[in-house]
Amino acid sequence: MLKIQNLDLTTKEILLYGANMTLNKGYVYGLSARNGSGKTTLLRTISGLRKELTGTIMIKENDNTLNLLNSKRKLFYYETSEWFDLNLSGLDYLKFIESTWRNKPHMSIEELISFWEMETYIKRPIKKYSLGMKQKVLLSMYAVSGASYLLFDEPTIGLDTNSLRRFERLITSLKNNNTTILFSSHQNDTLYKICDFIYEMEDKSLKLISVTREE
Ligand SMILES: Nc1ncnc2c1ncn2[C@@H]1O[C@H](COP(=O)(O)OP(=O)(O)OP(=O)(O)O)[C@@H](O)[C@H]1O
Repeated sequence: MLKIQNLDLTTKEILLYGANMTLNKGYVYGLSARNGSGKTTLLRTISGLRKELTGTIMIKENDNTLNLLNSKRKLFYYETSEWFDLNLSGLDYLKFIESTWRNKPHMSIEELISFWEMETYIKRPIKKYSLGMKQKVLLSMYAVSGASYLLFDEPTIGLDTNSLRRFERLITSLKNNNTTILFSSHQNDTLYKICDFIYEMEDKSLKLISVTREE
């Protein structure tokens, strides 16, 4: 599990105060809040891209407590397709992630190219991609990383209805692989139907809500 205890999140203002979060293996969590509440800042903090002075973030596995900074291959976070170098291809990125994270991929590069129908463009430079094409590469990187903890920031940006359904299938298959998933999205997003739990950021704290589905 990934555990956050007593975390303060501060930018120019206090976004969270003494917040706690527990992400258990094999569950999908949504992170819901209004614009500017601190969702991206929280994801950056969990992934070690920024530091907070107060609070702890750790992974607990088999009674061992691991420091996240020393177990980076267990977690994957790639915030936005705006981070891409436009002169590289989607395939360059998928191969790079595969060789850097060195876990057993949740899906192979070949499977993902076929899953997202990326055959015609995956070897072309990213500057020639549409927003949706870039997003499919980004989502594929998560599956190639083979990481146990996947943090997504607004993962459905640029996806059309068909691709959205495929994304839901991908999340279900990652979850069935015992992966822990946390993704931010705006309030009332229909995607929340695939979450088991939702963390709401409100009044500087995180509130856990269990999702009940109609059978
Ligand atoms: N590097 C930074 N320096 C100063 N303030 C920042 C920085 N990054 C974010 N902030 C501030 O922190 C607050 C939270 O921003 P953040 O991007 O985390 O919110 P968000 O919930 O992800 O927003 P959105 O839903 O619009 O994507 C905002 O007030 C923002 O201005």
